[in-house]
Amino acid sequence: MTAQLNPRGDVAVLVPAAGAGVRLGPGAPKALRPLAGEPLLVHAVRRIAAAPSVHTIVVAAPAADVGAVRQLLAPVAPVAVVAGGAERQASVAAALAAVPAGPEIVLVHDAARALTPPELVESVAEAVRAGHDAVVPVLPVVDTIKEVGAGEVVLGTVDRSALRAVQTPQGFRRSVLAAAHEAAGDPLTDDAGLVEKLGVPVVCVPGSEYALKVTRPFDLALAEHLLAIGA
Ligand SMILES: Nc1ccn([C@@H]2O[C@H](COP(=O)(O)OP(=O)(O)OP(=O)(O)O)[C@@H](O)[C@H]2O)c(=O)n1
Ligand SMILES: C[C@](O)(CO)[C@H](O)COP(=O)(O)O
Repeated sequence: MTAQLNPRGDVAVLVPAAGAGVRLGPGAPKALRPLAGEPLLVHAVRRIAAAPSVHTIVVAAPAADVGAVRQLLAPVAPVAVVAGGAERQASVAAALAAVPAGPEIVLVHDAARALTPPELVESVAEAVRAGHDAVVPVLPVVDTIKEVGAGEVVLGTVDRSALRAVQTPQGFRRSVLAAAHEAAGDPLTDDAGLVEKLGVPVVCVPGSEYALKVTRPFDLALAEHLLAIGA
């Protein structure tokens, strides 16, 4: 049985946390690496659990660490922990299969976005509640974007006015996310991409700078600094 946070909540949050963290460099699986003395996953789950609409959290952990992650998170929040897969998409599918009856809104949120404010969880959930089947938080692209070819030679400058950098949590009507995963083929990098393939509109809402994804060592240093100044 999956433990509940707020039995009146209507949101389940899936937390893919089974990635290796190759771009961060050698070490433990990324979600278990420390940020100011606590694993990234602990920071992420604590913030999700602080969002009042959240009924259930399901974490997809590295298969070898499922027991350890259960122990790690027990004092943080009531969560279910399942074994993740070789690709993010498989980890999300495993977590989705463990969501109990009840929540009709499902958010998918990277453990690696450890400092995401609970307010962003709520605003994505609210947009789904308002009638959108699929919602992604986004930031504008702030750099000039070049398309390059062989030898890293610039082919041209891309019009960035219609480009957005997409974050998580991504929010879905539960039936839509389930249908997208059932229809899924080759792995994509996010869940909204699967929903796009169904032809279902995906709507953007404002993201947050604090929802940065810890991907490379610089991101970890930046997250440490943000925590030190009160994030
Ligand atoms: N097989 C996988 C791969 C990724 N993830 C999770 O998906 C989120 C976003 O993935 P990313 O930041 O790309 O993490 P990694 O795959 O660990 O990073 P890398 O590509 O550098 O190894 C992370 O919370 C990660 O743990 C997962 O649950 N299962
Ligand atoms: C889901 C995601 O975080 C949205 O930006 C991103 O697509 C994960 O992709 P990555 O290539 O595994 O970092």
